[in-house]
Amino acid sequence: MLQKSNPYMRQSNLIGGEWVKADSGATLDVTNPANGQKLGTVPKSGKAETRRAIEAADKAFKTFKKTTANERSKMLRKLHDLILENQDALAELLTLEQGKSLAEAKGEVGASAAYILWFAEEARRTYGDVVPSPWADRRIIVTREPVGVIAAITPWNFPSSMLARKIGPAIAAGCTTVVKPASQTPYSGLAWGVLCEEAGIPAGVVNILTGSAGEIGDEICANPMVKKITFTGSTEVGKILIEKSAATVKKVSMELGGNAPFVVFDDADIDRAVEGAMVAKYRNSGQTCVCTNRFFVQAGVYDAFVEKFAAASAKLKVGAGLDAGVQQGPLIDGKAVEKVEELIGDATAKGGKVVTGGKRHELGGSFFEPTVIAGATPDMRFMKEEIFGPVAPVFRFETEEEAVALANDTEYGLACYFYSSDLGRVFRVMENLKYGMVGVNEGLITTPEAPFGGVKESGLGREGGHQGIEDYLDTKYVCIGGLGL
Ligand SMILES: NC(=O)C1=CN([C@@H]2O[C@H](COP(=O)(O)OP(=O)(O)OC[C@H]3O[C@@H](n4cnc5c(N)ncnc54)[C@H](OP(=O)(O)O)[C@@H]3O)[C@@H](O)[C@H]2O)C=CC1
Ligand SMILES: O=C(O)[C@H](O)CS(=O)(=O)O
Repeated sequence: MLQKSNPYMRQSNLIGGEWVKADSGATLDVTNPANGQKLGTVPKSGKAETRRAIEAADKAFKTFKKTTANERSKMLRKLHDLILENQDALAELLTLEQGKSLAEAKGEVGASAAYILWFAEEARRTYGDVVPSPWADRRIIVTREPVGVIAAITPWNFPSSMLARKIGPAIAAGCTTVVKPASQTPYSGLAWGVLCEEAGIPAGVVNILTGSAGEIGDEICANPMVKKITFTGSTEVGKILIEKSAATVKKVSMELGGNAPFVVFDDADIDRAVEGAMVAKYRNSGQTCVCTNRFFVQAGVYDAFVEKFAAASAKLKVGAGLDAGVQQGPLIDGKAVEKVEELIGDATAKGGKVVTGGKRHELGGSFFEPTVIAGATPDMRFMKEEIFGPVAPVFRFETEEEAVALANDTEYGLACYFYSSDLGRVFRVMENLKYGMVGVNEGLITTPEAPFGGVKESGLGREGGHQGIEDYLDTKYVCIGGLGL
């Protein structure tokens, strides 16, 4: 069991400022993916608890919407400071339930703090407009108002920072929230409840509950008090939420699946490209929506890139996230390992060659060897399917046009990366790639200052940047007459 000494571990829901169990007393077990040991439990909640959480958020909204932007900004700055002051405890919780290395967990907690600070600043800049009136006796003003109760549903791969990108703009805008963290990594989500209490954020502004995704989701989608759903997770679930929330015409923000291409041209700096490939592929053991899914390397540098990339991949230290120097933790569960094995089997059956890795790690459990596959071809499953694991297929191409066509051949459009030193090519390729985010000679581009999100079936809306607060605000046009002007 997790050290109960961790001050941020909670095994209850937070509803209306009270830490409570599920009505039935039922619980879900939470296990450590590094060793399968039980860390603790969380409530297995359903519709009734969800309804109460929504009602608590709706009640709190009536007063919270009247706070000033400056007051909310100060709450968020306090929240930011608390996250950083407790970074180690929060990172331990994250590594134990999700598996990533402690270094990556600290990085994720740091990213959470950075997003909160960004929205502490954005809170004071939700400007409206005074528009020159077409009428001599009327005046036009446009104001921005918080939409109301927000429901946030987050995935297991970044259980802390995905919440920061939702709770941050919600509070900044004056909204209140109902949060459902992923069942495999609930503790990092529930920890936000403790942090918000310590930051002086009023009871009912942030409500967090765990349990049956379907039941909680259905109540969130059907309840008219919920004005917006913000979701990060698979495209499959995103489509369910969009469909079910249509009945009450909710705003939706969707950060969904990806199938990132990583293109290396003949004129690229190969060592820089390999460095970028390592972070773009193996962050969180390949379990991020912006991880490279397909490497496309031009014929002239293909062999050199594969050799250097495979050598660097083979050096990665695999192990339990809390162990010193570990760079690759376990995959989230056995199902994830089986998916990765299936994709490798499909590739080798179609002529792909495993250059390094290719099988379960000797540590057993859900540890997997960082894997590079050469001779990848478009008929292989990972051309279209998200790998979500430490497997790097490397495709060969001849021309720029061929590379762009291959990169765009997917229903996803989240992140993409390419390496070139030719300025004309950089602009041609940047403009022809159909993705929400483009890394040019860089393999890691996520930052609070920039709008994170995708096009096509990778989602709707943006998180971070000045765009990130827009979806939490309604626009109101006011026409004022009778002024005797
Ligand atoms: N675009 C982005 O920024 C990101 C996208 N993703 C994508 O998410 C996937 C992996 O994450 P994963 O957590 O497995 O994704 P899932 O979509 O399976 O789950 C995400 C969240 O949705 C919940 N959920 C599942 N079904 C429903 C439902 N019917 N109604 C309401 N909520 C539901 C889950 O709850 P429970 O845990 O209880 O099942 C979890 O909290 C990958 O496809 C990845 O690409 C992941 C991270 C970021
Ligand atoms: O959940 C994810 O995959 C994250 O969005 C990746 S990032 O924001 O840390 O780049």
